[in-house]
Amino acid sequence: MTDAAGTPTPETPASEAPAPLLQVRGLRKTYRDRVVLDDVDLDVSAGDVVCLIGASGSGKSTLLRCLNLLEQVDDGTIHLEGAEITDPHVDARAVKARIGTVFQAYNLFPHLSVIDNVTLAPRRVHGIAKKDAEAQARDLLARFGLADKADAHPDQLSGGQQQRVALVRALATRPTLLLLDEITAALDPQLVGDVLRAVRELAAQGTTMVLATHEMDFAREVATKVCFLEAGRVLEQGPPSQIFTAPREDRTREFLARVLERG
Ligand SMILES: Nc1ncnc2c1ncn2[C@@H]1O[C@H](COP(=O)(O)OP(=O)(O)OP(=O)(O)O)[C@@H](O)[C@H]1O
Repeated sequence: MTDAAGTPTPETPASEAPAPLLQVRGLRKTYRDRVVLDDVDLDVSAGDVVCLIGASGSGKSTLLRCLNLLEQVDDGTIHLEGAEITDPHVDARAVKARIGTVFQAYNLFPHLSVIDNVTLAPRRVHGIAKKDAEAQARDLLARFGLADKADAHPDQLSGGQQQRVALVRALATRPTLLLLDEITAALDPQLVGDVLRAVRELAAQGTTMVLATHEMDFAREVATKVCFLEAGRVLEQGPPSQIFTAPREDRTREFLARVLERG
């Protein structure tokens, strides 16, 4: 098993069943009295790739935003590596430093070069020396086919390249968990493949990820678990073989038929 940056992590002894890396119980989130997440339970084990699927507005992004504490939950708990991160006394900054997030829009700092974008958090948040942070950043950039872009600025890159830089930036802090929110949604179709390839590589390396996606073929291919959300509830979750081939719920089947018909 490796962490998100590809560094080997100690194996759990076979006799001990590993606790889920992330455990969500009874999560509820409202916006001005409107319930957008209701009684959500989710377990994510180390090395899992959990794909959140569901119609627009079903709550996928909100769930990701609750997981990295960008949103305050109304009820329920989230545990990361056994510690409750929804505890009001938790050091939210320290928690966020262990969770890498990439959003739909690239969110790179436009005035900084690629290498400065990638090394900012390792240096500022984790106190890593500039030389070491840059060496690690260059390694990561090379892994994602961006070795020659270190000194470029975001506006000199294609959307797909920017999104791969955003992935590298999220990985540079060696997060325990990577959250990806529709990271190909804003890309031209011909650039989607490059970004999905990068995510596929991370999945193959055992990176633990929770990702919201409308790319069903991709979810079917990379997910260890698929979670179908409908109106803020997890209606069904299971391995892709269950969800895509033999869903238990009629509404999962109807959603997939609708999406796949649209192509
Ligand atoms: N900041 C906010 N204030 C009020 N309502 C919000 C806010 N953010 C999201 N919502 C509402 O919460 C619901 C869930 O939205 P969310 O963005 O989580 O859905 P989603 O499944 O990610 O949709 P999409 O696939 O379109 O990204 C929607 O009805 C949305 O309008």
